[in-house]
Amino acid sequence: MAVLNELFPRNRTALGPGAVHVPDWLAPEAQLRLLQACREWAGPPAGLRLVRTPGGGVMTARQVCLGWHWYPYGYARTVVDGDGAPVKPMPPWLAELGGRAAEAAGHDVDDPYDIALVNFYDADARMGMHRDSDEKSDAAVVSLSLGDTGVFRFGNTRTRAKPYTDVELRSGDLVVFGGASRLAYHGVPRVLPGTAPPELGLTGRLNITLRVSGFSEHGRG
Ligand SMILES: O=C(O)CCC(=O)C(=O)O
Ligand SMILES: [Fe+2]
Repeated sequence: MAVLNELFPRNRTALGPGAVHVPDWLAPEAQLRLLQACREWAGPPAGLRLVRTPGGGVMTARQVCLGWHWYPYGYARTVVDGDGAPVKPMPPWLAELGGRAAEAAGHDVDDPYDIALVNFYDADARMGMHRDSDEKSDAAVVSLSLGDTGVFRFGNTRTRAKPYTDVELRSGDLVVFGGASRLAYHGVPRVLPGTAPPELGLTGRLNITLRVSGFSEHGRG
């Protein structure tokens, strides 16, 4: 729908080598199903939590993980920085969605997507420039957005500073970054409140990143 109303159509755009933004990749029904699943994952045990960084800060986006639990800065099988419960499993349908998204963006998929990080942003939440560097695999990271539009800043592999590109990620948009951009700095400087599709029924923004751990079944080695 959004596409028809757009003065300038939103095209698939390269954000860097191996990095692409694909607008409207998830159909509205698929967005609703993913949102419903996120609501279930958000509940305890091992539900949505505040993330504290070693420096004493608190991330403004709240997070829940599937498959492997991410904490600053590593992965565990239990919520080591929260209620201690086992991390919820990565559902096969979500692993499969990750593989399809990576392929749609032109990346080969060798190993199953076995991690999901679900970030919830309220109107004031942001995410500073960082690299997704705690995985052992160099498989492309898949990012899906739901609800309010977020400004996504995609930079370079050397520094948090410029050059970077800002792109608006709307509900249903896909970003995939792999290859030479796998370790590029990126962040979310702001969320645009009230921009979610009304039919979704979500106040705020959800971002789901799907990743390949490269860890063995029993440990991170
Ligand atoms: O919210 C986003 O679009 C990005 C999230 C992100 O960079 C992360 O979870 O590592
Ligand atoms: Fe990230």
